[in-house]
Amino acid sequence: MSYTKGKQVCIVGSGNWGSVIAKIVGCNVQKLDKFDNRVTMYVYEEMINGKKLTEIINEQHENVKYLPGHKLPANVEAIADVVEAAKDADILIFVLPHQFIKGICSTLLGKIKPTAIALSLIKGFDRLEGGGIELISHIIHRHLKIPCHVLMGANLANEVANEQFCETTIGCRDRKIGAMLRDIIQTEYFRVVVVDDADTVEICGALKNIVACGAGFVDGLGLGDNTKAAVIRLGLMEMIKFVDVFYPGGKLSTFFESCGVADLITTCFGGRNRKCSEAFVKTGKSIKQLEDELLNGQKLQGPITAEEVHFMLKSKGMEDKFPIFTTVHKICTGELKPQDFVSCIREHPEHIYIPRHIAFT
Ligand SMILES: NC(=O)C1=CN([C@@H]2O[C@H](COP(=O)(O)OP(=O)(O)OC[C@H]3O[C@@H](n4cnc5c(N)ncnc54)[C@H](O)[C@@H]3O)[C@@H](O)[C@H]2O)C=CC1
Ligand SMILES: O=C(CO)COP(=O)(O)O
Repeated sequence: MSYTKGKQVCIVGSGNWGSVIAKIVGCNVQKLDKFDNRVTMYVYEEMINGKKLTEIINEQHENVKYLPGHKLPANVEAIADVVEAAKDADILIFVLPHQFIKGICSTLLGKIKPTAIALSLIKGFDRLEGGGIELISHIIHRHLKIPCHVLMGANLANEVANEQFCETTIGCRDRKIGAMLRDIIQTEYFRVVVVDDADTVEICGALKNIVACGAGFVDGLGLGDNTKAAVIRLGLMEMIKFVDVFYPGGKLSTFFESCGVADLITTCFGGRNRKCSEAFVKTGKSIKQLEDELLNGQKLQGPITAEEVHFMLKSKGMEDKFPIFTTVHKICTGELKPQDFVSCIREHPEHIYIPRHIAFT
């Protein structure tokens, strides 16, 4: 294999989506002179039938646990030490379940190139002391002191792995960097739109996972597509309101990109959060138990995101302004019953008040 001296890319994460992105980036860098052919991929090490997952990936070029049946390009190198994987990278693509990001950032602090840039594909938030939440891209920026852009979209990993057409959204305020990131990511079947409203892009990606839990609850209750459409619409209204209230300056048009309404729809029909939430209603098992039983090591982001959002809404006395977000959290924790979700959408403030004019453009 020939190695050039272009920019080096490291994928920080190797789950279901991380492995698909490694496949895409590994193929793209081989076609573009400005990138180094070698792509490193940080793999949280585990044993599969007595063999290290990193060894399996490097020998068979397949992540047999998180993306079975799909070959990764041979220039993607699995590395169990995140510092070793990231130390020479110019572009760090973060794609881990969001609960692990802080630990990874503290391990990487001071160990990466100061000139590196980051792209976060992570959907979720983190709690801030004092009752707020923080965006994952802001955590990466604050901890590692490098700029962090985002990519979110209607991108169920297995469909992208099968090369079924879809779109995605990159949120990046720097035009040149946005174009470079698009070059690394875009393929014939995976089309990228770059927008500058990065925070809204990221917030859409995080919040739609909460709504998808609601969609799963109504599926579990045996309600139909009309009910699910109501959950999607009311969930979208809460997402828009959330940005308007807590991140003013966001653009309404961003909700019409792939990261907004499109991701909301696909996740409410085909995602893991929907699937486990349906099973939660039908089996009465806990969310944690269902995650372990149904996802083979993959992680749910919706219930923890609901908890993070609830933590903030409660501290601000605003739980009743976002009833879907609040009720999903209370159902996941057993405080309310799944049947209560129907009252939540029936009594939703969108039905009671004339919707106010949305002030952002
Ligand atoms: N899977 C999908 O269809 C999509 C996922 N995303 C987002 O991408 C992010 C990553 O998702 P996936 O790649 O699907 O991950 P996943 O859900 O497959 O999670 C499993 C990954 O977490 C790793 N892991 C487990 N314990 C860990 C620890 N203590 N420290 C570090 N890593 C650990 C596992 O080794 C594995 O790589 C999430 O925020 C998700 O919402 C975004 C778009 C699509
Ligand atoms: O984010 C996703 C699709 O864009 C995946 O959603 P789930 O985590 O619910 O599978």
